[in-house]
Amino acid sequence: MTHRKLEQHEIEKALNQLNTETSQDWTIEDEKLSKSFKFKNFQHAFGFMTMCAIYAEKQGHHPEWFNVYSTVKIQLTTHDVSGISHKDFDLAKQMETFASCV
Ligand SMILES: C[C@H](O)[C@H](O)[C@H]1CNC2=NC(N)=NC(=O)C2=N1
Repeated sequence: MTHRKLEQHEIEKALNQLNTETSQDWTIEDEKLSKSFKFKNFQHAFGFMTMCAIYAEKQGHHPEWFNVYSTVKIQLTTHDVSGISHKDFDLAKQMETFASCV
Protein backbone atom coordinates (compact mmCIF):
# COMPACT_ATOMS: atom_id res chain seq x y z
CA MET A 1 0.00 0.00 0.00
CA THR A 2 1.32 3.43 -0.98
CA HIS A 3 1.69 5.91 1.84
CA ARG A 4 2.93 8.91 -0.05
CA LYS A 5 1.04 12.17 -0.36
CA LEU A 6 -0.63 12.31 -3.77
CA GLU A 7 0.05 15.22 -6.15
CA GLN A 8 -2.85 17.46 -7.15
CA HIS A 9 -3.16 15.85 -10.61
CA GLU A 10 -3.13 12.37 -9.06
CA ILE A 11 -5.91 13.39 -6.65
CA GLU A 12 -8.01 14.72 -9.53
CA LYS A 13 -7.54 11.53 -11.52
CA ALA A 14 -8.37 9.25 -8.57
CA LEU A 15 -11.36 11.44 -7.65
CA ASN A 16 -12.71 11.22 -11.20
CA GLN A 17 -12.34 7.47 -11.15
CA LEU A 18 -13.98 7.14 -7.72
CA ASN A 19 -16.91 9.28 -8.84
CA THR A 20 -17.27 7.32 -12.07
CA GLU A 21 -17.48 4.07 -10.11
CA THR A 22 -19.83 5.49 -7.48
CA SER A 23 -22.42 8.19 -6.89
CA GLN A 24 -20.48 11.26 -8.11
CA ASP A 25 -20.70 12.77 -4.63
CA TRP A 26 -17.06 12.72 -3.51
CA THR A 27 -15.32 16.10 -3.37
CA ILE A 28 -12.16 17.61 -1.95
CA GLU A 29 -13.12 19.82 0.98
CA ASP A 30 -10.64 21.23 3.54
CA GLU A 31 -7.98 19.27 1.57
CA LYS A 32 -9.77 16.05 2.56
CA LEU A 33 -11.62 13.44 0.52
CA SER A 34 -15.20 14.19 1.54
CA LYS A 35 -18.74 12.95 1.16
CA SER A 36 -21.98 13.20 3.08
CA PHE A 37 -23.83 9.86 3.17
CA LYS A 38 -27.57 9.89 3.79
CA PHE A 39 -29.38 6.81 5.12
CA LYS A 40 -32.97 5.79 5.83
CA ASN A 41 -32.63 6.30 9.58
CA PHE A 42 -30.12 6.25 12.47
CA GLN A 43 -30.03 2.47 12.62
CA HIS A 44 -28.84 2.28 9.01
CA ALA A 45 -26.34 5.10 9.54
CA PHE A 46 -24.90 3.41 12.60
CA GLY A 47 -24.78 0.02 10.86
CA PHE A 48 -22.70 1.66 8.13
CA MET A 49 -20.44 3.29 10.74
CA THR A 50 -19.95 -0.03 12.51
CA MET A 51 -18.77 -1.73 9.31
CA CYS A 52 -16.47 1.21 8.55
CA ALA A 53 -15.06 1.15 12.09
CA ILE A 54 -14.16 -2.54 11.94
CA TYR A 55 -12.51 -2.09 8.54
CA ALA A 56 -10.69 1.11 9.63
CA GLU A 57 -9.30 -0.59 12.71
CA LYS A 58 -8.00 -3.50 10.61
CA GLN A 59 -6.34 -1.10 8.17
CA GLY A 60 -5.02 1.28 10.87
CA HIS A 61 -6.63 4.07 8.85
CA HIS A 62 -9.51 5.94 10.42
CA PRO A 63 -12.12 8.38 9.10
CA GLU A 64 -12.98 11.78 10.44
CA TRP A 65 -16.73 11.73 10.57
CA PHE A 66 -19.74 13.53 11.91
CA ASN A 67 -23.09 11.87 12.45
CA VAL A 68 -26.49 13.39 13.07
CA TYR A 69 -29.39 10.92 12.90
CA SER A 70 -29.36 9.51 9.35
CA THR A 71 -26.48 11.59 7.93
CA VAL A 72 -22.81 10.63 8.15
CA LYS A 73 -20.36 13.24 6.92
CA ILE A 74 -16.98 11.76 6.05
CA GLN A 75 -13.60 13.45 5.62
CA LEU A 76 -10.56 11.33 4.77
CA THR A 77 -6.92 12.35 5.02
CA THR A 78 -3.62 10.67 5.86
CA HIS A 79 -1.98 12.31 8.87
CA ASP A 80 1.34 10.52 8.32
CA VAL A 81 1.86 12.33 5.01
CA SER A 82 -0.13 15.53 5.74
CA GLY A 83 -2.39 15.05 2.75
CA ILE A 84 -4.43 12.60 0.73
CA SER A 85 -2.95 9.18 -0.10
CA HIS A 86 -4.21 6.04 -1.83
CA LYS A 87 -5.30 4.81 1.60
CA ASP A 88 -8.03 7.46 1.58
CA PHE A 89 -9.30 6.40 -1.82
CA ASP A 90 -9.25 2.74 -0.76
CA LEU A 91 -11.27 3.55 2.37
CA ALA A 92 -13.72 5.65 0.32
CA LYS A 93 -14.33 2.74 -2.07
CA GLN A 94 -14.86 0.38 0.83
CA MET A 95 -17.32 2.83 2.40
CA GLU A 96 -19.35 2.82 -0.83
CA THR A 97 -19.58 -0.97 -0.61
CA PHE A 98 -20.70 -0.80 3.03
CA ALA A 99 -23.25 1.94 2.27
CA SER A 100 -24.79 -0.22 -0.43
CA CYS A 101 -25.33 -3.16 1.92
CA VAL A 102 -26.95 -1.62 5.02
C1 LIG B 1 -0.11 4.32 14.52
C2 LIG B 1 -1.36 4.39 13.71
O1 LIG B 1 -1.46 3.31 12.83
C3 LIG B 1 -1.41 5.69 12.89
O2 LIG B 1 -1.41 6.79 13.79
C4 LIG B 1 -2.61 5.74 11.99
C5 LIG B 1 -3.94 5.67 12.73
N1 LIG B 1 -5.06 6.08 11.89
C6 LIG B 1 -4.88 6.97 10.92
N2 LIG B 1 -5.92 7.43 10.26
C7 LIG B 1 -5.79 8.34 9.31
N3 LIG B 1 -6.87 8.77 8.67
N4 LIG B 1 -4.59 8.81 8.97
C8 LIG B 1 -3.47 8.38 9.55
O3 LIG B 1 -2.37 8.84 9.18
C9 LIG B 1 -3.59 7.41 10.57
N5 LIG B 1 -2.54 6.91 11.17
